[in-house]
Amino acid sequence: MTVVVSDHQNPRPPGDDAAPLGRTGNRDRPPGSFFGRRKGHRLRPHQNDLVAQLLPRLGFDPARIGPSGPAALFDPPVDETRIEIGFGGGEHLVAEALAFPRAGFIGCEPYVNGMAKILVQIEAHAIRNIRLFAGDASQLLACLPPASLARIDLIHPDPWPKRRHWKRRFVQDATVAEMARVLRPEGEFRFVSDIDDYCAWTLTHLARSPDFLWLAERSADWQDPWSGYTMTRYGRKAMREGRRAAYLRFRRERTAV
Ligand SMILES: C[S@@+](CC[C@H](N)C(=O)[O-])C[C@H]1O[C@@H](n2cnc3c(N)ncnc32)[C@H](O)[C@@H]1O
Repeated sequence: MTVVVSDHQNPRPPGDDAAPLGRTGNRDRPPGSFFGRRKGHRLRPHQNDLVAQLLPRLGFDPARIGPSGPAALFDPPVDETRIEIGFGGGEHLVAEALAFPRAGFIGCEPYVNGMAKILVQIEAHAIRNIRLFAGDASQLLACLPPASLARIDLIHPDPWPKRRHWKRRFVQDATVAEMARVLRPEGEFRFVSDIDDYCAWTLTHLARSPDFLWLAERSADWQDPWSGYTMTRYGRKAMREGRRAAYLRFRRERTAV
């Protein structure tokens, strides 16, 4: 793995129709951890239809999640709820939802074109166990009751390699504490990145949290994807460009919530 500074200037893979990031943050921005673009190229007519008709059925207002927790969003009922933060094209989220029909999945992605892509897949596979939030994951986490999630996946997050942008990274002490609050004991936070510096950053932040334990016992535990892992668009881009990703799993310890 190597740190590729150009990923910040052009954080989407070549061939992706999205424009590069342009926003640098300003005082009008609501507090949160999303600093990317919300829109890219124009949607195709069918994607527009799905955004207009299917997204309202699968979307929800996090502020209205009650004490019974996010599992109540799903019908048929689910045994546990997981979240994927920044699912991009949705490859991993769709594969997980199909592989684990008894689990409920919340996909969180503010980028409209990503939403449009996953809606096409949800319709094609008649998937019933995905709900979607088209906003900032930190806002979603803030609305969840304690110990209400079994797993949180953060796969190839925006790397923000420049020092002055590190505060934009999703992994911060505050978000680690928030993830600890909403994960049930023995729940997992899973992180994948091909950016060495972000992996080291994440290990440092999780190591100083009393709530998480890094599950690696040997190098294969972080150098290889876990069983059943579905490679994403950004993962494939990293492989093409010769960068090896790290696959980090952290268990929520049984400390006080
Ligand atoms: C580098 S892309 C990776 C996409 C996908 N996970 C993959 O591996 O192909 C990062 C994604 O995270 C999303 N993102 C960034 N900040 C976010 C936040 N605070 N909450 C939810 N999604 C976020 C971006 O919109 C973008 O689609």
